[in-house]
Amino acid sequence: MSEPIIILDGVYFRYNELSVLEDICLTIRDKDFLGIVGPNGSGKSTLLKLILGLLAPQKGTIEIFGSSPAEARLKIGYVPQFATFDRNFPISVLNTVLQGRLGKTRTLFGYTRQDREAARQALAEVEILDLEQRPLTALSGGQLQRVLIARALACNPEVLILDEPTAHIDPKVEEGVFELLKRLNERLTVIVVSHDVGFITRYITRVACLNRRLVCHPAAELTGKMIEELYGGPLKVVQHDTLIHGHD
Ligand SMILES: Nc1ncnc2c1ncn2[C@@H]1O[C@H](COP(=O)(O)OP(=O)(O)OP(=O)(O)O)[C@@H](O)[C@H]1O
Repeated sequence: MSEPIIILDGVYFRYNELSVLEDICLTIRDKDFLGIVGPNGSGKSTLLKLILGLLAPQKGTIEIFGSSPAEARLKIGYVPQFATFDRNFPISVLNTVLQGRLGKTRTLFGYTRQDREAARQALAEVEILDLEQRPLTALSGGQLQRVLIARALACNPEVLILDEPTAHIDPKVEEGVFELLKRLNERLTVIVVSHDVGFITRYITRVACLNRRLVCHPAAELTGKMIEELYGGPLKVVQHDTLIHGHD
């Protein structure tokens, strides 16, 4: 079994009176491909913010590569929710990806040649180097998603975290993004957050089901009944090419 790199132990988080996460224990190992699923408002984004060091738990500990989340920040590449990204901003693909170098470089003096090389390498890895001079406004949804992944890769992270990576793209393009993530998973740990359990079980190895508390399952063992319990009602899920109606 590979080495644990992210360890959450007894983590509790509340926004004022609202308890969002309770007693979260989660160990993520090197080269895991983990899905975090749960209904709207179940605390998925909050859990990500804790791992990224943007929020601190009221109780419990979070250790990333043996350090605090803030200290380990540059080892994590983060791809935000598509909807929160302003795609009308007049900027080229390459300059967007260069933003991923911000923590690494002295931007006061501009980007270095090394920054540009890292950005172009990231674009090549997501197979859109030919689009480097395009304005963001002239991209399809799938291409924009690849730009955001390249921006996260530009700081040479060891972990890639994606928040709802396929929420606003069509199923065919979605499949391409997951094939890309599967390839990246050969060298990186990948964590994907989604409220859509259906498609990700074909790619991920382990699923963390979140609904204030968290329960982990190997992806292959996730059943319709478990999902129904998680979501509090019957739900259609496509799992390993099978349509399951509530119970399996
Ligand atoms: N800054 C905040 N202040 C107060 N409450 C918040 C704040 N951010 C989130 N919440 C609440 O915390 C709960 C969990 O929110 P969170 O965004 O973590 O859920 P989620 O699982 O990511 O949801 P979604 O699938 O809709 O993105 C929700 O009830 C939400 O309204």
